[in-house]
Amino acid sequence: MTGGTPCPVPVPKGYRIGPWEVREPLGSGAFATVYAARRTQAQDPELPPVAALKFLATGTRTPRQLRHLRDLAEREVELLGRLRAPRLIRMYDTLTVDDPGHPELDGATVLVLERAEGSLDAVLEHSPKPESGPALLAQICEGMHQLHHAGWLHGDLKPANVLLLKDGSVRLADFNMAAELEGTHAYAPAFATPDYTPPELLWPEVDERGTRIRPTADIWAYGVLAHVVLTGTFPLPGSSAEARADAATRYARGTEELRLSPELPAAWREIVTDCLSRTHRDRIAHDTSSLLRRVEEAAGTSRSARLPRLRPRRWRPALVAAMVAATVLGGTAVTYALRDSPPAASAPPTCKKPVVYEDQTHGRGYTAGSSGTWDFVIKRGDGGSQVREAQCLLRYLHGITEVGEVDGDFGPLTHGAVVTFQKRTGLDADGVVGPGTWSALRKGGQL
Ligand SMILES: Nc1ncnc2c1ncn2[C@@H]1O[C@H](COP(=O)(O)OP(=O)(O)OP(=O)(O)O)[C@@H](O)[C@H]1O
Repeated sequence: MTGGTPCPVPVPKGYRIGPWEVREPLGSGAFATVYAARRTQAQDPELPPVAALKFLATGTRTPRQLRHLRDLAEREVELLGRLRAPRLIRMYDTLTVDDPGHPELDGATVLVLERAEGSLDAVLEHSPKPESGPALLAQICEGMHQLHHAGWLHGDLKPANVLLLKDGSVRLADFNMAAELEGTHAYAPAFATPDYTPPELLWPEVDERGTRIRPTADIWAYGVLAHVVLTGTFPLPGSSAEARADAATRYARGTEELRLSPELPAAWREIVTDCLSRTHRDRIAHDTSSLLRRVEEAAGTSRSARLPRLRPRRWRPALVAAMVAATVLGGTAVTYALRDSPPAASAPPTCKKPVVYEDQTHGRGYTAGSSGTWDFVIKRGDGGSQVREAQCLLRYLHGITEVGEVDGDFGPLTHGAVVTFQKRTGLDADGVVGPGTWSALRKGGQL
């Protein structure tokens, strides 16, 4: 997203496409305009009542520009069509406008996306060093890990492409520059945002397949983003993006040192320094699995993360006997409820003390405070807060100590513990935690 960009795709309010009616614009980037939309037909329970419609520009352009736009759109559609992960914005559908009466829209591709409330960019505009910065950074790192783990690169990680849902949780978005890894590298279009581009890609060699990029490009961008979020400043000196790009080049050549802001908290200094290592080779040691562990430790999110609330929370009518605390966990706003509401239990849940909560779709269940998912599939090799949630529930709610340490890594011990749990509860013992296993883990026959 480019702030202040004129709207590339004007769509009138009330315009209908598929089951959707277009409402107000939510934002524009260089290639698309995103509108709020509400569902007009009740019959499809798979679709949410509100969504964000991203209209990708067509318009009057040269064939070369159109080819480029098509490539950008295809990248986003391909990635979102194939990947579903908790920290990536969800795509419900893609539509094509078939409306010769509106030639400016006819043929446009429309992505039906999970609706967010705003971007990190907007948060930083109002509050350059948000209190929730560390918790947000942990979720951004988790999103990057989920992408890399699935074999993709984001290619344009920056605050404008980090969206926040109503509950304040993070979703990575805007996958126009995303690329699937082919071995150690991928090809991305020759576009990026200079302030977040690693020095080796500032003047890249571009061939007919695009720019060769590696996962370490996202790691660099993450280092810049962390510095920006935690200190309100860029890590390299300069009053313009051009000056900072020059400084990055001098730094890469070894003629300038990295001088991180003294405001950068000690716990983050080493992380940011590693992400901003001079060369791709120096950065390669810091993959997202190790980074995620360090970031979560620095952010203290192994317990519970407080994220910014973008809108006042609206309480639903009392579904349970007592509401004692509200917080945001792993991407889902949950209402904690204890049947007897003892005052001592009004704190958020901990791994060792899961509490009962109410999920709008699934009803009541236990949470250990790391993630509110009921349907995300995790398996051996995965990492992050969903894994930690499953480990906590296995160990402390179901007493399966063979799971070992609650470390957020889905290794052989976690796999074994899941299989034990699945056998015990009569589920398919495949070691994969999907919707059925989550439901059994959360309900555990103990509610
Ligand atoms: N799912 C969503 N929910 C709410 N708002 C959104 C959503 N997706 C995008 N937006 C808003 O629309 C803006 C433009 O979207 P996006 O960045 O995806 O467009 P783009 O043209 O691909 O951007 P860029 O110029 O960075 O390539 C975002 O910055 C954000 O403010």
